[in-house]
Amino acid sequence: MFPAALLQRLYDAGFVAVLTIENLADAVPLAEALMDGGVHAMELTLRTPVAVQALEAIRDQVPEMIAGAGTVLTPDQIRQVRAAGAEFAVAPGMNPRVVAAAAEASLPFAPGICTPSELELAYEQGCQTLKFFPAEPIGGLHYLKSIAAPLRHLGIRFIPLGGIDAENMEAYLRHPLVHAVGGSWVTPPSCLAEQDWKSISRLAARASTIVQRVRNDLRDHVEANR
Ligand SMILES: O=C[C@H](O)COP(=O)(O)O
Ligand SMILES: CC(=O)C(=O)O
Repeated sequence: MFPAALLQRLYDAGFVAVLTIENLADAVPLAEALMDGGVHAMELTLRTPVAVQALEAIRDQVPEMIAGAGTVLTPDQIRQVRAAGAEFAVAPGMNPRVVAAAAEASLPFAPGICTPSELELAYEQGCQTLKFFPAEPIGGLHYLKSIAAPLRHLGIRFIPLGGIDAENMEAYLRHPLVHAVGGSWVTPPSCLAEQDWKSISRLAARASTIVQRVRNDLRDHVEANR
């Protein structure tokens, strides 16, 4: 379960940067570069040997970052990222054993879903915040609206990832099913290889400008209809 305060912080953040860190020394400057650009939520994927240490370093030295773990595939990894200070975790797929381990560890967990059966299974397991992955290849917002329609009355919220970029994120963010979006386009491997933190800050600023525009429009719309 995601606590209301964390959900609000993720909604305000609007964009979750996906980080895959090969070199531990990159963790803190990368998180700082994202923060400088206005991106203050991340999913650090467990796809490299230094991932858990990188998560710990960011929690320790960039505490304003909302630090989640991604690619969490096993109950053991749930316990590891919990111990490293993750505030939430996500996975590409829906594994009931991982969901149970997250509940046991009191770690907010959003499994990945991309079919109606996975959606039902996640709902049955008590998950209300779901990663929609891989969003674009499977059919995008149009497809999400279709599979979510029968469960719309249940208040499930989605965080789409997979093929989301500066061109298409705005349409997702404007849809009421979508709580936030995420993507790796703000952390290109070429920039990490060159430790080009300025370019990463520029990409992050692009993402955060889009989020601010959408959130401001939605706020104006609510106020105009009061
Ligand atoms: O969860 C992370 C995904 O790999 C993000 O997908 P992306 O690389 O298409 O943004
Ligand atoms: C792809 C994805 O959803 C993850 O690595 O968590």
